Amino acid sequence: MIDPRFSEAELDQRREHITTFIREQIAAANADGAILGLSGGIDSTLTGNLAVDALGADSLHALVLPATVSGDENMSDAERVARELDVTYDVIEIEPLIDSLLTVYPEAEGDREAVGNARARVRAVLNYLVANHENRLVLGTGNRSEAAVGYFTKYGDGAVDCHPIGNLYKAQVRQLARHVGVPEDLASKTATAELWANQTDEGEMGISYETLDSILVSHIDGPLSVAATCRELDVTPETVDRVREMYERSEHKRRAPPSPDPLT
Ligand SMILES: Nc1ncnc2c1ncn2[C@@H]1O[C@H](COP(=O)(O)OP(=O)(O)OC[C@H]2O[C@@H]([n+]3cccc(C(=O)O)c3)[C@H](O)[C@@H]2O)[C@@H](O)[C@H]1O
Ligand SMILES: Nc1ncnc2c1ncn2[C@@H]1O[C@H](COP(=O)(O)OP(=O)(O)OP(=O)(O)O)[C@@H](O)[C@H]1O
Ligand SMILES: [Mg+2]
Repeated sequence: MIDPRFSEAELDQRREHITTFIREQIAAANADGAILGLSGGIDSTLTGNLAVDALGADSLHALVLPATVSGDENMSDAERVARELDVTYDVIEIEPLIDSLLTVYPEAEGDREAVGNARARVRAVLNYLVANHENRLVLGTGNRSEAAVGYFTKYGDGAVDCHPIGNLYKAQVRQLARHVGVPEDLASKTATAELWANQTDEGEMGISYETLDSILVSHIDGPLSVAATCRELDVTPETVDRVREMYERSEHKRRAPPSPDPLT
């Protein structure tokens, strides 16, 4: 089985590499620190830990942004993370902003995906409101597994200034989180976008992160053919093809919006 997990030596190297990256991004922008949305999930918890490592607690301002569909446990975990990191944080309810959107555009009422993505975009608006006001950069929390299949909202949680953990597969996120001392209940928590009630990443994508990571490592980002991937991982060609299709169809989310070629 192809395993994306880091060796013990690689964990320290990665931690150092990412904290240096965060410091360099903030310095290059002449920013006075960073903004981070905390959801109680492992991606933002790890990013918060690495940012405090890199910049110090005084340089991180966290936002906890509950919606009506947010689980109480996740929101209290988000606050717990902020308190344990000893960073300044605000809790701002976003549902009144969603209600305002639906007041001016009631046609979208009940459209679970459109309203769910609007929740991610409203959070981005708030992140940048604070980032502009305090001269900070917005830290992204996207990882390689989500990015590769487009499992994020374009200009929502994808609207950020840099992606510190953007090259880590989900299994590596959990591993590095444990390595930097994140409590096990957070490190092993089920991943959820919480854009609507009872949503889970694996349920919506229809594939486990374990299988997704393995196919990404071996086939999408690695050298193995479909046939070799199926042999190595004991998965069907249909599963590999589905991941490739998600990868190709989400290409537009990973690049800058195109313009027509210049006329010569
Ligand atoms: N080929 C193409 N070229 C250029 N643009 C293209 C395009 N196809 C669609 N588009 C544009 O992209 C839009 C669709 O993309 P988008 O708005 O992102 O929407 P979409 O990809 O449909 O939905 C976002 C997905 O990410 C998941 N998500 C979101 C946020 C957080 C997390 C999490 O894990 O926490 C997960 C969410 O549950 C959902 O499955 C279209 O409405 C269109 O405007
Ligand atoms: N309620 C929230 N308050 C503040 N930020 C949020 C909230 N929900 C989502 N976000 C932001 O959107 C990001 C994307 O969510 P995503 O679910 O992919 O990551 P996560 O919750 O940190 O980890 P996991 O994927 O394991 O649930 C979060 O990391 C966080 O920065
Ligand atoms: Mg989450």
